[in-house]
Amino acid sequence: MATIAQMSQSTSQSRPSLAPRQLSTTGGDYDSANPAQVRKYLGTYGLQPPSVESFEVQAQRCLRLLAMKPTPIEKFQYLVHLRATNVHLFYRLLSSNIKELTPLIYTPTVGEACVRWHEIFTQPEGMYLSFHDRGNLRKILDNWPSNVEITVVTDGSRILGLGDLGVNGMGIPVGKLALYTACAGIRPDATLPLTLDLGTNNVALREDPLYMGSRIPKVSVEEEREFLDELMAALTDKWPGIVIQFEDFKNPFPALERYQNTYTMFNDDVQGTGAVIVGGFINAIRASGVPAKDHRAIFLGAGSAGTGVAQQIVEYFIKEGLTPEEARRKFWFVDSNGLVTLDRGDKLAVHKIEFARDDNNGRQYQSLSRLIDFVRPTILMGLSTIGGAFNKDILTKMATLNNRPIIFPLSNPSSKSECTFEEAVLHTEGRCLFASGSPFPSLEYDGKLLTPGQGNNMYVFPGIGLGAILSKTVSITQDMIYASAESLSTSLNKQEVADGWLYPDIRRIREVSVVVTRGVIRTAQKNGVDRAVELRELSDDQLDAYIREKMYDPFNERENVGDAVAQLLATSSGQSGYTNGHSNGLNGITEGVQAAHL
Ligand SMILES: NC(=O)c1ccc[n+]([C@@H]2O[C@H](COP(=O)([O-])OP(=O)(O)OC[C@H]3O[C@@H](n4cnc5c(N)ncnc54)[C@H](O)[C@@H]3O)[C@@H](O)[C@H]2O)c1
Ligand SMILES: O=C(O)C[C@H](O)C(=O)O
Ligand SMILES: [Mg+2]
Repeated sequence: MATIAQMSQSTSQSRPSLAPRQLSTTGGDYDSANPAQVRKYLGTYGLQPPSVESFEVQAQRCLRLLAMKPTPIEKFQYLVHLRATNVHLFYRLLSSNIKELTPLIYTPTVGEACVRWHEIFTQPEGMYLSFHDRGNLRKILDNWPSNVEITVVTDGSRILGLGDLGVNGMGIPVGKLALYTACAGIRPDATLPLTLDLGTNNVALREDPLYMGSRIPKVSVEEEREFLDELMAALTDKWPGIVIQFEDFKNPFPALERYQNTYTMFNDDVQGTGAVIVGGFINAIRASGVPAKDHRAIFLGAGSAGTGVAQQIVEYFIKEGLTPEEARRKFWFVDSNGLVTLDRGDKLAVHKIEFARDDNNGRQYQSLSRLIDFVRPTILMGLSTIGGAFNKDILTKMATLNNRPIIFPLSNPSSKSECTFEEAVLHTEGRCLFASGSPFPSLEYDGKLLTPGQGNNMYVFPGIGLGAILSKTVSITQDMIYASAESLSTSLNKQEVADGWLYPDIRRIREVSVVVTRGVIRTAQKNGVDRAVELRELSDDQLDAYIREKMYDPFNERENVGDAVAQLLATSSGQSGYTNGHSNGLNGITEGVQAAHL
């Protein structure tokens, strides 16, 4: 181990293996919490104000700066800057203020950020692979400066409910991976935000001089498939065992079918959405007082999210004793052409056929209101991208038909939500069981504080990803996805259950992610797809402890100062890290030690 004296003479040439280029997943040398020894070791001594700050002080400054930014997008930009300049402080701040900051780094603000990405861009935060790069993808991956365990990849063709945004879609992989880190403790430098530049059919963007992607129409389905084949092979060759999450593809089904048994991959819009909605749905069914077999669901929107959700609710209904046929017949899907029926006269996409109705007596329902009269649903799900589609008339009908109507307006961002929480509460006299995709504030109704559920994938994908990484799973099975839903439904504490919540408090997300991760690992073991077979021997408590130990903790960050300094600091401070009530444990090092080696 190096001596203190040796370390104090360190120059930037002797720094540990830092990334060759600073990216928002790796930067953090100028953390004002770094004590003098660390600054000397990093070669940053004298290059920043001398004060060694506690997290409380750092957070105070950050939150003040944030408050000074008048609009969500400016707050978003400030947080981008913070992540790029001090990644660990960014995650300390995010994990301590998860409820308040998530809407700024993720939905809804990330939606606006993607729409305006080409205008607000200041620095790259991930990797871009273009159609003209095909044949060279593997080589280009070598440019990425760190070792990757998980990537989120999009082609930007369906960003939230905002349509085709081409490479502007990069905000989504960046935002989702920030949540992987904040919610499940996947190390920031082990994440790769990846955007495929395969052209865009968004003509306005293509013609905008500031647009930063290729100015070509979206490549054909066959061309994209070939590109993805090369990409999947390249990613797994470069980083064996990498977990690949597909996100916001306009038509995700072919890739999911093609790769799910060969690679460690999943599609969050189909599978993560299905899981998170089932997780809250199980609790909503219980709270509704109506047995599973008596429910009927209308889904507005029959795309990847809608059918993904229905497929997993089918699994739940089957577990509740229904036959597969009975379970499928609980759903009435509406898309842009009206009720999805077998006799509608158009060619139905494969994913819609299993839910297409044949009991519509030749009637083609175009209006949601009329369909509600016909079906008398207990459940209304919105995955249509049509903001405001659940209007007063619709919500009132649901309240007339049901004591506890289940209303899930899930389209993102908030502007696309089929209704707001306030509308749902007002028009159902406060009786609805509610969850939305984007967050809405709590409100008081009839003297009671009502809190909306947020049925957002962020409750499950971090645990699915961490479970896949830790179990070193060969593939991500449907059982593992379903396990994430079941685990989520059991993760509410007594108070949350007593308050009638459908989802746990987002502020407990790291603990929830431990439960989800355990469920995913155990199911990988049952399915025999795990390669970390030693984890099979652990009891549940031991496994939880193992998961927690593996989670990156931004309050206890050591890696970027090198093992030698970390050990030295641990022994001289007598403390294990930045924890200790979130104050900077490194402050305990004596001034004498610092002074002696200036
Ligand atoms: N948990 C979540 O928060 C979550 C997860 C995934 C997706 N989503 C949201 O769900 C929405 C849909 O995502 P997707 O992947 O299914 O998109 P998609 O493009 O695959 O599907 C959209 C569906 O809406 C239908 N639709 C469009 N206009 C309609 C209209 N006027 N009336 C009825 N139906 C109409 C389309 O026909 C299509 O079936 C997006 O807004 C997305 O942000 C939310
Ligand atoms: O990104 C989200 O907030 C959820 C989901 O993946 C979506 O596409 O809307
Ligand atoms: Mg998505």
